[in-house]
Amino acid sequence: MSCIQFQKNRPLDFIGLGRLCIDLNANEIHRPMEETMTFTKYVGGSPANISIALARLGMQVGFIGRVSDDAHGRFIVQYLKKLNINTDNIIVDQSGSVTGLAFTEIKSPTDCSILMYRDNVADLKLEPGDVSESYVRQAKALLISGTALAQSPSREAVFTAIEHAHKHGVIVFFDLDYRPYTWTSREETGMYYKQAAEKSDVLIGGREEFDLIEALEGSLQQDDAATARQWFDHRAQVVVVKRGGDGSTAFTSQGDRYEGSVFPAEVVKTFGAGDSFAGAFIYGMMQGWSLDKCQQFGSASASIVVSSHSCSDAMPTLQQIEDRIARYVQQGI
Ligand SMILES: Nc1ncnc2c1ncn2[C@@H]1O[C@H](COP(=O)(O)OP(=O)(O)O)[C@@H](O)[C@H]1O
Ligand SMILES: O=C(O)C[C@@H](O)[C@H](O)C(=O)COP(=O)(O)O
Repeated sequence: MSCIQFQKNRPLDFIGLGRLCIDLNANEIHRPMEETMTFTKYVGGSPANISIALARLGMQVGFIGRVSDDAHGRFIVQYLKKLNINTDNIIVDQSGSVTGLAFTEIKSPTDCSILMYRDNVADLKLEPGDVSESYVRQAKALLISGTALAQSPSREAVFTAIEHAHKHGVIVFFDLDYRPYTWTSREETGMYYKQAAEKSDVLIGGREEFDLIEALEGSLQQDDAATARQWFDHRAQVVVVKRGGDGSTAFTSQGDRYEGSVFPAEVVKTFGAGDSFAGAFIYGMMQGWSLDKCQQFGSASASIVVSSHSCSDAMPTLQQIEDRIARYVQQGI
């Protein structure tokens, strides 16, 4: 059984908070951005992708965020509504902000990069007063995404949401989600990551993301178990360290350690792995599964998404993930 107990009988299973953006994924793959002429538009932004993953898996999902007052903002809200995601706490920003755009370059299955346009973005305009306590208390779990900590007032809005979550027994997931272009320095990132990590029940991040905090304290441990223990001294009950194509390790505050392997994939692009993994992993935890089963479910979901052109649109259903696992178990592929 999962070591985390979620509240029962809440109308929402899960609330994502933060970035609602647009991904423009290159249609002409295996070439640099300079030579890419056309793109396909998808809803994007890591917490949006994770929320969409959970909605596809049949969870009742809501979102707290700000969108731009234009066609892009409306496109995002319409897309979420079609997936039955509750948009009651999504605010239309009136300050003239814009939607963040992520242009993706797919040079090869291993060489992908993202060119972000994020000046004056609506998502970072989220204010503490936007975060409705009565909305947060309707959920079993809340996802904080690290990028929302990059600037005020979004930063303060995150801590307000965490406070409401603690008050009402809502489990806080923190996906470190480090995007350098949104921050002024690594030190600033480490400082705010530390504060959020200390207040979170489940931490999900890559080795280099945890390093940001440890570097700040002058104690680069480079040791996943030591990293996890550091957070168990605070509030965390589960810490997951992701390692791309090398899988992941999940730790519990009771001392358990699980190694997660990777499903073979015909990789189109590498981005989307982390969000699909997180969405399916969180789903598993909310079903009360053991962490190794959650990791397997997350990895299967990631193998589907890295084999697809998009992130959000490609988030798989329960049946697709179960079929993917069955194929691997039966045929080894
Ligand atoms: N090339 C790949 N093929 C198959 N699965 C992958 C691949 N890369 C990542 N994954 C899966 O996705 C998970 C998260 O990937 P990772 O790259 O660490 O996240 P992020 O995208 O946030 O950096 C991994 O633990 C693994 O299960
Ligand atoms: O998060 C963003 O703003 C961009 C995402 O929509 C993009 O698809 C991506 O980078 C996915 O992140 P990952 O799952 O951590 O690779």
